[in-house]
Amino acid sequence: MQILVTGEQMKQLDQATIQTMGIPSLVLMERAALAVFDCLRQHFSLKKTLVVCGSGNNGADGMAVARLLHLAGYSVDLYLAGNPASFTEEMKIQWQAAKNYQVSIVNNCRFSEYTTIVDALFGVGLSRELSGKYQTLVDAINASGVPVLAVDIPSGIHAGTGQVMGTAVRAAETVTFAYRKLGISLYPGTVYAGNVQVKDVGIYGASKGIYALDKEAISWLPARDPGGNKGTFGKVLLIAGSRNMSGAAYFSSKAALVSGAGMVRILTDESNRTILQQQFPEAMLSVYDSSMQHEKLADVLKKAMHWADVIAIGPGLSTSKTAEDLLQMVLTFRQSKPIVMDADALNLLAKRKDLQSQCDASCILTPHMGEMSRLADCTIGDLKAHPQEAMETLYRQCPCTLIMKDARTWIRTADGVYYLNLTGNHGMATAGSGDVLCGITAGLLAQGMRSSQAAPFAAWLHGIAGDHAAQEKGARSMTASDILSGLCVQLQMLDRKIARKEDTGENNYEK
Ligand SMILES: NC(=O)C1=CN([C@@H]2O[C@H](COP(=O)(O)OP(=O)(O)OC[C@H]3O[C@@H](n4cnc5c(N)ncnc54)[C@H](OP(=O)(O)O)[C@@H]3O)[C@@H](O)[C@H]2O)[C@@H](O)CC1
Ligand SMILES: Nc1ncnc2c1ncn2[C@@H]1O[C@H](COP(=O)(O)OP(=O)(O)O)[C@@H](O)[C@H]1O
Ligand SMILES: [K+]
Repeated sequence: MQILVTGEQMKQLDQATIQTMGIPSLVLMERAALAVFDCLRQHFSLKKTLVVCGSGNNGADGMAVARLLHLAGYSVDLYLAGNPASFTEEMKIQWQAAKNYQVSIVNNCRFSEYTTIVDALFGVGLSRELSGKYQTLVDAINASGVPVLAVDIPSGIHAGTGQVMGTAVRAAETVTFAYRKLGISLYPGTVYAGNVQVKDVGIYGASKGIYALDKEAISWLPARDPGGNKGTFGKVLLIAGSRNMSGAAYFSSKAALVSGAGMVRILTDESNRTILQQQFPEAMLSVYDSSMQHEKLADVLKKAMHWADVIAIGPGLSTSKTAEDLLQMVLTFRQSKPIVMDADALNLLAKRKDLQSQCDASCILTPHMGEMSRLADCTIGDLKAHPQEAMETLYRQCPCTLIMKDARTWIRTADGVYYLNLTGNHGMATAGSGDVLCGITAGLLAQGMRSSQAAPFAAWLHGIAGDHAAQEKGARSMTASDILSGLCVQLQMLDRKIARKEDTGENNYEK
């Protein structure tokens, strides 16, 4: 699985390779330039290329690219935007080499005259907002409409947070070195980066970081026992829905079954009985009404919990007194059964901090940013700026596995491993989408996955189901029902790929 690194981590890795391993900086740089050169030849029109360079090592990469293009016979101009007084040692060498080989250097240029622009202004060394001449330059590059290849990271994007530092280059393609930078995996940086290629330049050693959930997650899909029965594939209890809120119970429970759980029981308000029985006859039903005595409610809940292997609580549940009682009792009666807590269960958990310490590693919390801000007592702005700090804070209060949902969903396992999900699309910002994720997570747990794997895998699977829905219906119009249909198709495809791999012994899932 790919590791995502911040700018600081990347600089440490660069230095370790140069100083500890003894690989000269210029060797790494030449490999970086060759990777960019290859990408330019494959994907861009090289009739007339402009390479825009800053004075740090990102600019030095750019100079090397300009030299390689020139020596290969392409028409290339080099535009030095950085100040020579701030040249790095590598930059001084690259600048001299470019001059020795008589690469064309321009001081003034009309960007729209070029067929391709290479952005080598700033890389992971960007340390502050762009202003003045750099801001004007970046805005002019963007306004030119010329396709841009960004070297390592689009200039102006913060390598750790993905934020736009004043302004930033909008690239068609980004060739990034050694490891994918976190900033081009998060929004809005990911949009500015365009298509990202990660190229090996000889820098290794990232052992700690954030794992990007990508197609390698396929191998986590729980195997099916061909001789299995309903019991083998697990029983999920969904405590969901309230008066006038049957949809959340439907989406979450259906997603659990579609994900492969053997049986689903919904515990819900009496008023949802008829609609759920008609809409989703595959689910079993237990009901309560709000006037029920506490002992009777406890009795109904205990029976349902005894039956289940996994409990999910929260979608459409409301934050009524009955809902609060249910959550408290679930945490008391659970023994060691895994629990997924979503939506209103999270709102109740934010209010009842005393319940948080009853959670453990087998509990999975699935807050969206609003719910997370209530749980971790911070603003959504703080969450976006410092997501990992907020997740650490919450973990100290509530030692669970966490799925923090957003356009890029974060997962923190109880043993402190971080994942960032790269699947999904804006069409998933639609009512009921989170309920589907809750059901998928419970369905995977029911099939025997551990929380530390079920949480990242569920987020990834939910994203590919959403991507399928967007392909079928368009991101604008897709609904949670389309995500459920996408889930079905994607699981079928994953099972086929795995079966084919087992048949042929191949391990290339691309085929
Ligand atoms: N051997 C290696 O190490 C390898 C490194 N590689 C490459 O090096 C890149 C990192 O290089 P880097 O560390 O030199 O930083 P870089 O991104 O060029 O920027 C620093 C310069 O920008 C300036 N500056 C910053 N912000 C600014 C602002 N807002 N407005 C104006 N100026 C600003 C800053 O100025 P200062 O802050 O000092 O005033 C300094 O001059 C990396 O992304 C990859 O491409 C690869 O070749 C692989 C091998
Ligand atoms: N722009 C986006 N790109 C990718 N995924 C998204 C985007 N917006 C929302 N999502 C996903 O959609 C789901 C929405 O969940 P949630 O807000 O709980 O919805 P609901 O409460 O309506 O069910 C989350 O899994 C989230 O990660
Ligand atoms: K750049």
